[in-house]
Amino acid sequence: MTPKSTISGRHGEVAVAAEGLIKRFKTGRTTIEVLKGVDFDARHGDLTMVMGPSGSGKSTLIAALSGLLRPDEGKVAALDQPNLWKLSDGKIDRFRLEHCGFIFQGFNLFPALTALQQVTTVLGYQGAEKGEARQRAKAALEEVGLGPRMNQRPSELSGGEKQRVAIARCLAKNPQLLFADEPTSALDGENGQVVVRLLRRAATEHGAAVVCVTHDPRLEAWADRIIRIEDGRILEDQRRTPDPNATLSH
Ligand SMILES: Nc1ncnc2c1ncn2[C@@H]1O[C@H](COP(=O)(O)OP(=O)(O)OP(=O)(O)O)[C@@H](O)[C@H]1O
Repeated sequence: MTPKSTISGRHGEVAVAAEGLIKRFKTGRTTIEVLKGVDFDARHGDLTMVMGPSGSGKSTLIAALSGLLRPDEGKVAALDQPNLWKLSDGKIDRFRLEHCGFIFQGFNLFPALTALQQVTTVLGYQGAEKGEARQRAKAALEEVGLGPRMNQRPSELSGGEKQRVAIARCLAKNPQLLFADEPTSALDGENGQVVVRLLRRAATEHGAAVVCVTHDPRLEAWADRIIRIEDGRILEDQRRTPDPNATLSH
């Protein structure tokens, strides 16, 4: 893995904070308000779970927090940016590339690239020199237990292995903000457990602020904080002590 960098020193500090987020979608003649004035923050070193029923606005919230989807109202302060959505589109893209990692249910891997190439390509976009990218990519793949599989393409990997490649790609960047949207929902219990443990480690060992959207109540055991959202509003914000020995049974 890359050196732990200064971010691990920031455990407990707020990494991203939103105020008064409102997001509406127009479909035909109707407008639905999906986020209804959401205040939210997530801290370095925390695994923050965002839970709530389908359609409650979870994915919309992380898209607005991470610079993927512009809210209609409200602001997002992220790392040293007091208002992310005041930046130009190019600067928001740059911010995401430099500081954010994403893990989605569908893995989002390039079909033609090996596991190693998936990771080096992203580091290359970030400006890493070839040899360094390779070395960081190998270390990240070893960290997720894929050292022996790094020359396989996605079609030759299981679902759990593909999600681990996606996590290695994300960890190699050493992102300060890590957003995961239903990262375990396509996986069986055993692979889901590997993935949630890696998210836990990204928070504890790398000091990332990990924000994980999930339906799955079994993941709560690993969380430092659970935020429940329903119908575009935060209903509950609970701090807890994670259980490092938790298991995901079927
Ligand atoms: N681009 C869009 N255009 C119109 N409506 C949208 C759009 N994106 C999301 N929605 C609607 O906004 C609501 C919230 O969607 P969102 O994906 O944030 O919910 P969620 O809590 O993540 O749901 P799930 O758990 O099912 O993924 C849903 O009713 C959805 O249909």
